[in-house]
Amino acid sequence: MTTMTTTTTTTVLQASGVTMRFGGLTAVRSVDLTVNSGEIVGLIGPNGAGKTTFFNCLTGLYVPTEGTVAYKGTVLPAKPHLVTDAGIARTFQNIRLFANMTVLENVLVGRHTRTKEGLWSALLRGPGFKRAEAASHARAMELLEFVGLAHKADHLSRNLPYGEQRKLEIARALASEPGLLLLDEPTAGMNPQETRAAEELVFAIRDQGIAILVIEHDMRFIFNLCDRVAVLVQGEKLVEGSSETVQADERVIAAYLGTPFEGAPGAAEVAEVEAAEAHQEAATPLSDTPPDTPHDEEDSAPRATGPEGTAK
Ligand SMILES: Nc1ncnc2c1ncn2[C@@H]1O[C@H](COP(=O)(O)OP(=O)(O)OP(=O)(O)O)[C@@H](O)[C@H]1O
Repeated sequence: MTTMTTTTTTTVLQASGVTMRFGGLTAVRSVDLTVNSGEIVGLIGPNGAGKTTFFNCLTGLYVPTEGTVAYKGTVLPAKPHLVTDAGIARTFQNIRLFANMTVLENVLVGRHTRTKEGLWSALLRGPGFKRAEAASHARAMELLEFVGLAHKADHLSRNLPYGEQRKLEIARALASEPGLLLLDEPTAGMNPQETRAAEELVFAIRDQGIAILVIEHDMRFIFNLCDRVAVLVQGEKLVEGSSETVQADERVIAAYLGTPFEGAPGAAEVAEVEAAEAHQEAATPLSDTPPDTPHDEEDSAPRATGPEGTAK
C-alpha cells in the first residue's frame, strides 16, 4: 500500500500596499509581497531601490506610511520586539553582534524572546530558571553546531573572521525560533567559498521549515537559491517571478544598467522634471550661460544613493 503525503502551502508573510515616505521622498511605493511556507524568496534591485527600507517596514523598525504586514494571517504591530515574538527574525546588512560577548552568549541573547522565566525566578535562580537556562544553552549549542561554529562557542565574537560573524548573526536570528527569516545581504564581504557555504546554509534553514526572504546583490547567489524573485526599482515592484523569468526580463536588465525604458517606475516624474527644465532653459536668456562653461561631469553622472537609513 502506498501512502500519499500532501504538503499544504500556507502564506507566511503578506505585505500589502506597503509605502514608506521620508518627507518628500517615497522610498517604497505600494509594494505587495507574499512569502509562502517552504519558499526562499529573493528581493533584488539597484542601490537605493528601497530594499532595506522595505525590510525595516516588515520588521517594525519603521511604521509604514501606508499598508499592512501580516504574519500567518495576523497583521503585525510596527514594534520590532512584537514582530520577533510573532515569529520573524532578521539579520542586518551591517553586522550587529555584541563584540565583547562570546559566540555562545550572542546566541543566548537571541533566545530571550523564547525564555519565559520571569525576573524573580532569574534573581532567585530557582529550579525552573535553571531548567530553562540549561535548555537554552543546549539549543544555542545545537544552533552553533548547525551553522558550524560550535568549536568557537567560547571565542569573543569580535575575534571571528567576517564570514563567521555573518554565520553567527544567522544563528542568533534562528535562536528566536522564527517561522520566517529575513536576510539582508548575507554574503556581503564573503569570498566565493564562503558564499557557496552560505548558500548551503540557507537551503538547510529552509529544509528545517523556515521560510526565507533574502536581499542580495550577488545575482548568482540569488538565482541559484530562490524559488521566486521580486525586483524593486525606485521603490516600486517592477517584476516578480522565477529566476528564469526575472533574468530574461529586459526591464530588469535596463534597470541595472541604468537605461530608461517605457513605463519605468519614476519615468513620469523624470519626464515632468525634464519638461520643466527645458521650459526654464527656453525662458533663460542665452547670455547667462557662457558657451565655454565646463561641463560638470559629477552633476550628470547617475548618483548611487548611499545607505542613509538608520537600520542598514
Ligand atoms: N531613514 C531615512 N531617511 C531618509 N531617507 C532614507 C532613509 N532610509 C533610506 N532612505 C532613502 O530611501 C531610499 C531607499 O534606500 P534603501 O536603503 O532602502 O535602498 P536599498 O535598496 O536597500 O539600497 P542598497 O542596495 O544600497 O542597500 C534611498 O533614496 C535612501 O537614501
